[in-house]
Amino acid sequence: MALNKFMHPKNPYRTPPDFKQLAIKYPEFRKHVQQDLSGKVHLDFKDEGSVKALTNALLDKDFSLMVELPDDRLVPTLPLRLNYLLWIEDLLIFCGLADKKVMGIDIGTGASCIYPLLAARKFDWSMLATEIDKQSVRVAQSNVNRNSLSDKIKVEHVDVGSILVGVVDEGKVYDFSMCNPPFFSDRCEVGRGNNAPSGLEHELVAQGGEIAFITKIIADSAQLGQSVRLYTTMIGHKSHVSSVKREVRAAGARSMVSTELCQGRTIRWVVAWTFMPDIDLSSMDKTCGLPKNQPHDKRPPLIYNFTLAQPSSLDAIKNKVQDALTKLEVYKFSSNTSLWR
Ligand SMILES: C[S@@+](CC[C@H](N)C(=O)[O-])C[C@H]1O[C@@H](n2cnc3c(N)ncnc32)[C@H](O)[C@@H]1O
Repeated sequence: MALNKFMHPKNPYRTPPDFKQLAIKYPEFRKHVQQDLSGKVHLDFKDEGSVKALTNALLDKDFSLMVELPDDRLVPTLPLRLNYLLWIEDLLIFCGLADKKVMGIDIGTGASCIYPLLAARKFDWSMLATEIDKQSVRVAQSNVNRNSLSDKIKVEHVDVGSILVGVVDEGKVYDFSMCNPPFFSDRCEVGRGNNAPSGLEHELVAQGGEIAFITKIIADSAQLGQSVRLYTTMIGHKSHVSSVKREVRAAGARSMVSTELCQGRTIRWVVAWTFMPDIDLSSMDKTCGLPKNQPHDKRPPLIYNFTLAQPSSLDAIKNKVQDALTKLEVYKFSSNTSLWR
């Protein structure tokens, strides 16, 4: 029985966008799609211009956001960005922090300022957005202004050596911090994958790679303690997850939780930790923002599917599954692959 991995239950892109409708509505997106003989519309995801046109079209259609994405900067993909933000929303719900004014920090916001823009528009959170690259800061600020979100988002230029200490206002308490860190330790590593990612070298490369960058976030968090209620970071390499957790533990965090963010073939990892004595992140369910013992019917819907070699075991499985879930669909496949229900 194989469990399929899915995006966050609330991610709107669990249902793939209708490219045909998007192509009708957005002429710029239309330039990047191809239609096959059956009328199906295709997009080349390896082409940066196509991904950019898709992101721009979806930002406008689904979030009423007009965002400048410069050619020489990272093009953000929305399913991943939303998965991370929705997980942060889960954390805030779990910690009882979601029903008040939420204030977050995005470390390394990039030219797009994508996390703060989505956070402000979709969740009504206020955000401090930091960035070392002056040109990216300029574009990020104009993206904030263009969308009339300057009352919600403050963009700040920071020095290369600073991450949180000396950046955040130490008189304030922030609800969370987040970061999509530069993943690579050198330029050669960037080009090693099949699809070389977009973005300038400094956006993707940090001395010592993401581990050194995250180590600095953890060290700053130990110094700032409860000034930020929940510290979080994304991790690009699975092999780094355990060492990040080890460092969080060594820094004296009271509790932590981690999970996988799945979006198609791309998987990322996220870790959250806290120095708040009254928050126990380790009792949070990894798949959604509810305590582990919450009954299934109180959880957001998750879809599981599995295949059975023996139809005789179907009834027993159906009974068990129906005890736990509100809806069950059974499909049977014959050997010539025609579908029957
Ligand atoms: C992988 S990019 C992420 C951009 C954007 N958040 C996104 O998800 O599309 C990392 C960003 O961190 C910025 N950066 C690097 N060091 C930084 C630091 N010490 N403080 C703030 N930003 C930094 C880089 O310039 C780059 O824009």
